[in-house]
Amino acid sequence: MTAGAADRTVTGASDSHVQGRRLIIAVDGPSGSGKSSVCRAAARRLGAAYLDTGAMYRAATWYCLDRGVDLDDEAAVAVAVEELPLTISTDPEHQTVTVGECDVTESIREARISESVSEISTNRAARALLVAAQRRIIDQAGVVVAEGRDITTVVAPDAQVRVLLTASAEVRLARRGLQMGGGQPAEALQRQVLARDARDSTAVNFTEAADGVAVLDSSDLTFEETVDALVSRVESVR
Ligand SMILES: Nc1ncnc2c1ncn2[C@@H]1O[C@H](COP(=O)(O)OP(=O)(O)OP(=O)(O)O)[C@@H](O)[C@H]1O
Ligand SMILES: Nc1ccn([C@H]2C[C@H](O)[C@@H](COP(=O)(O)O)O2)c(=O)n1
Repeated sequence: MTAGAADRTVTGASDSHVQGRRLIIAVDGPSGSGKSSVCRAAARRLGAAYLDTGAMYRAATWYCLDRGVDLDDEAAVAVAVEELPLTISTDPEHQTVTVGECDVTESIREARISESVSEISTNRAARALLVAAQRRIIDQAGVVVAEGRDITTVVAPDAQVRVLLTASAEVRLARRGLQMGGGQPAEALQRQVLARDARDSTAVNFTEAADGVAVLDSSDLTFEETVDALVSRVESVR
């Protein structure tokens, strides 16, 4: 992503920046642990911006596939990510992701993207570009909840709140199944959740908490209890 592209990377940041406050809430965790849904809800409650960094990896994947880039060609992928014309909103009420003129908010969630995204996330040059873009967005945002796999460790290791959100594999598979409407073959769910985690883990560690990162295990918590636990951590440092 070029410097020019960085300027159009973000839209719809919350009013937190206007208030002149800076607070970064960094959340990592495996697939299906609840990062997106819990962080979006927490951002709403806190009046904060919300950054879904996984959506950026997904948009990069969509762009490479759209342009017919061979995902095994590391250099070609890096070139494509460098020129990626990405715009992502940080408004927790309205998540939109566009690539050029194309609204990809829905299409980046398709199974074909989930099954290819690790090819981008394990490409070092692509990661470096996306991490730099994420830092720029976080810098502009004021109060922001940013979630992904390496926010607590690489993107914003100096965040005031750093949380590893986890849940057992069994619970994560069940949640993802429910989220997708139920009835999916167990093998398809495992491919989307556990196999993807295994591939992504070769690039970054999101299964163990780094020093100073608090573990929030949501296996036995309801959704609201999990949001409450995250918001309480934020309130304790505000
Ligand atoms: N504590 C919880 N109790 C019950 N359901 C939950 C809880 N936390 C999240 N969920 C539900 O689990 C599903 C998966 O959550 P979500 O999509 O936020 O996970 P994720 O970690 O962002 O996954 P991925 O990294 O694959 O995008 C959603 O339907 C969400 O509402
Ligand atoms: N900080 C991040 C965020 C995401 N990824 C990768 C890993 C996932 O397979 C993919 C999509 O993320 P999701 O939408 O499932 O949260 O992006 C990463 O490597 N680092």
